[in-house]
Amino acid sequence: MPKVLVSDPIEQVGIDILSQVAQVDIQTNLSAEELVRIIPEYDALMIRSGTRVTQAIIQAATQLKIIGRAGVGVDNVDIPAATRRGIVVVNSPEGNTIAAAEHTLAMMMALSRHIPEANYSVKSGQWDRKRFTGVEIYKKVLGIVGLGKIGSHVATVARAMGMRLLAYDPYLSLDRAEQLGCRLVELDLLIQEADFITLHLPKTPETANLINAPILAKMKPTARLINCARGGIIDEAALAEALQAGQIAGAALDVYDKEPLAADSPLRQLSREVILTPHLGASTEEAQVNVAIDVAEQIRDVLLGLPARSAVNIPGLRPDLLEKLKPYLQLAETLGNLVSQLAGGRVESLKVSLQGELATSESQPVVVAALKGLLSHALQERVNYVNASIEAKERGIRVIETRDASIRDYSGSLQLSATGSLGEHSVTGSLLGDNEIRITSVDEFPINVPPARFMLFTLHRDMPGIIGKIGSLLGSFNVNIASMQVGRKIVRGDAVMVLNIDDPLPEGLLEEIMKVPGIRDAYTVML
Ligand SMILES: NC(=O)C1=CN([C@@H]2O[C@H](COP(=O)(O)OP(=O)(O)OC[C@H]3O[C@@H](n4cnc5c(N)ncnc54)[C@H](O)[C@@H]3O)[C@@H](O)[C@H]2O)C=CC1
Ligand SMILES: O=C(O)CCC(=O)C(=O)O
Repeated sequence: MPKVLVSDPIEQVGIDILSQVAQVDIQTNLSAEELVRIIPEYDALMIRSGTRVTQAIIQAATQLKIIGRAGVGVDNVDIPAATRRGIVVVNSPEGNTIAAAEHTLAMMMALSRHIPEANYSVKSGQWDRKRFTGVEIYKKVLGIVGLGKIGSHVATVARAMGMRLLAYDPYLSLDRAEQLGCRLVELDLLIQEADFITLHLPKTPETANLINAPILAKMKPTARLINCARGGIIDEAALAEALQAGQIAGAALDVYDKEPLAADSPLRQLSREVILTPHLGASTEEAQVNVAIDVAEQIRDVLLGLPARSAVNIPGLRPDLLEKLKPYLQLAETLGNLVSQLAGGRVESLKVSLQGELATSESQPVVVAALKGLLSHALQERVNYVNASIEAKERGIRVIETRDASIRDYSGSLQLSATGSLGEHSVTGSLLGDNEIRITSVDEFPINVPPARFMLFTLHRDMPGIIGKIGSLLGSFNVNIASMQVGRKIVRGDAVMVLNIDDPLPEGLLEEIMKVPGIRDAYTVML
């Protein structure tokens, strides 16, 4: 019988499902060393946010087939390490949506009517009605940053309560925002106009410290800020200062940069209106039952040799088909991620063109992998092989698929063209030798480069000196170039330059590159 380790508190209903097919051991509060020691015995691991599944644990997990996260965020699992070992990672993308949205609404109401402080005052023997005069939320402006699943539910309820809605989400279509009664605006406008601001976006390099001192300074002095998404999206020190200085009226936080929140965090010392909860967004009986069932069923299915319905890293395909298509799925995901960044946010359409040998294979998993890559910058771990098509449809992305078996430049190649806020861009890629990915064209300019974590693309006039100027400019910003290639169609026409660089582009450098004579456009990409 297979063995499952449950290393965080999980609802009994989940344990019952696992027990149908496996021996279940519940051992919570294990240290990292203890986990490394015992993990080799187990076929599956079920966790919440308390267990960090590091590379060391994955390396020791010689039998492990699946890691199940009873919740959404899989930021506590080393996904690349799991993928390399062929371990499926599953989550429950929707099981706690309502719980997190309702916690947000509760925070907003509690802030507007001073409920925690008033409660504390009555319990300590006082009867002070004047001090706790609140504000109504009716007709107030709610600014929603991140209009995905949780943000949408908050919008629906807040609208029913008579609030006016603004939203900032660079990856969402205007149509979807309109359906939810939200006016889609830029972040600056939302920050300046909203009476309540609520965050519902993932934490990514792009969103870390998104709400910082300059942004806080633009908020109304009567504004209140709520974060039930992820710690680190708000600069906590800047928030504490803004609250202390009376720059904004209040804040309610469920999540923190480091959890548990440090005992001496300045946030704990504030006397102004601050509500702090210990990451309770998903903590309802219903959500915990939902996520336990959702994830336990997937673990059971994988242990029975069936596909998982919400795999974050590996699609639920028949093993023989998966083996054959796996390198192409990786290619499609990489190209999808790349083309979405070149096309900018708010992609309206994606053209997937399967060429050569690839044109004769089953296309649907390749299209899904391309969509997963396309949405991965916006949705992070929320997008998987199961929901990528639905997410794309909900975002109003049109998918057009074409095949051409006659193109034989490489044994099989894939071209993705996306139209987004930065116009239409296309990338083509192929597999070389040992299934190594090569990007073989950008906007129809021929190149041959491997993808890298940090890349810089320019469109420029093909003329002497321009490559040297870009190289020197990068050098003056201390950016190390790992490789560089130029592709052109005609001599002294337009050309593209692709640079793989060792670090992210420093702030201000892209603007400097754009000023170089002959440069028409420049893009930086993180894969
Ligand atoms: N406090 C808690 O216990 C819980 C917290 N969460 C967190 O809530 C957050 C939202 O979850 P869902 O709504 O389910 O996710 P989702 O994936 O459905 O929606 C996220 C939205 O953020 C948008 N987005 C991405 N980058 C953005 C940017 N730079 N600026 C503005 N918008 C951006 C995306 O386009 C997407 O529409 C996640 O961080 C999740 O981890 C989720 C469940 C419970
Ligand atoms: O397991 C939990 O309670 C955390 C929930 C959460 O933050 C998530 O699902 O992303």
